[in-house]
Amino acid sequence: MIELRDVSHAFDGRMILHDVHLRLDQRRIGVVGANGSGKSTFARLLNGLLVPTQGRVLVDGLDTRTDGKAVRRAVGFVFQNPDSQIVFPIVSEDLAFGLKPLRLPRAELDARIDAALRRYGMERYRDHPCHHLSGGEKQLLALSSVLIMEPRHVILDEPTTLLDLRNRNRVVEALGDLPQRIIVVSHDLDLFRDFDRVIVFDGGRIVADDDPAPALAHYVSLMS
Ligand SMILES: Nc1ncnc2c1ncn2[C@@H]1O[C@H](COP(=O)(O)OP(=O)(O)OP(=O)(O)O)[C@@H](O)[C@H]1O
Repeated sequence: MIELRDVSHAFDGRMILHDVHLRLDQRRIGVVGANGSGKSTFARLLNGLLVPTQGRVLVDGLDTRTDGKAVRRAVGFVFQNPDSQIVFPIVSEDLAFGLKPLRLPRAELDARIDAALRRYGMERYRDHPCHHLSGGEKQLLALSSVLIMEPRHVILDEPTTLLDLRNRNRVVEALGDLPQRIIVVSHDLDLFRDFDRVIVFDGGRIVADDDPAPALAHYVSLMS
């Protein structure tokens, strides 16, 4: 479970998030809100990429301020642009990167890479240059590179924004199959239809936190 206790966050003295107090214990949680309403800041607080100016963020009891390393192992983060996440030139090398600290025997490393590639039908790309992949395949590779580390929670910040409809649907399908807790920030409201909970931000505050239908209706009324 991820818990935020009286969390506020400021950049350069400007308050961006105000008094967020939440327990995130559903499996699929969506986050929506206007541009600049604080969604990415909220997402980055959840895995310790940012530490709150005030309050505490706890991941399975670990404080992001004091247990950053363990928190980042527990919470994977998939960025909007896979190019900013893919760090190695070859697909298999990129998948292996996050596993390095585990010092796995070669056979187990290969087995994990193979399983990660099989998950999204990308076996044939094992030795391909990452930059030959399509946008959707890159997003699936970025997701796979996070999942291969077996995090308990996965945060995705606008995972479908850069994708065409076919690739968007592949990523949405992939998300539907994940056993982990996923927290997804998106402007793609359709993505949240079957989610367990949707949180709506406005001006750095939570203004709705409900089942998808009422929460999204609230968001739509805010925007009209
Ligand atoms: N590192 C930073 N330094 C200073 N200000 C920042 C920083 N990151 C975000 N901000 C500011 O915080 C506010 C909220 O940004 P954030 O990225 O969290 O919004 P968002 O809801 O994710 O927006 P979008 O939908 O446009 O991605 C914005 O005004 C932004 O300019």
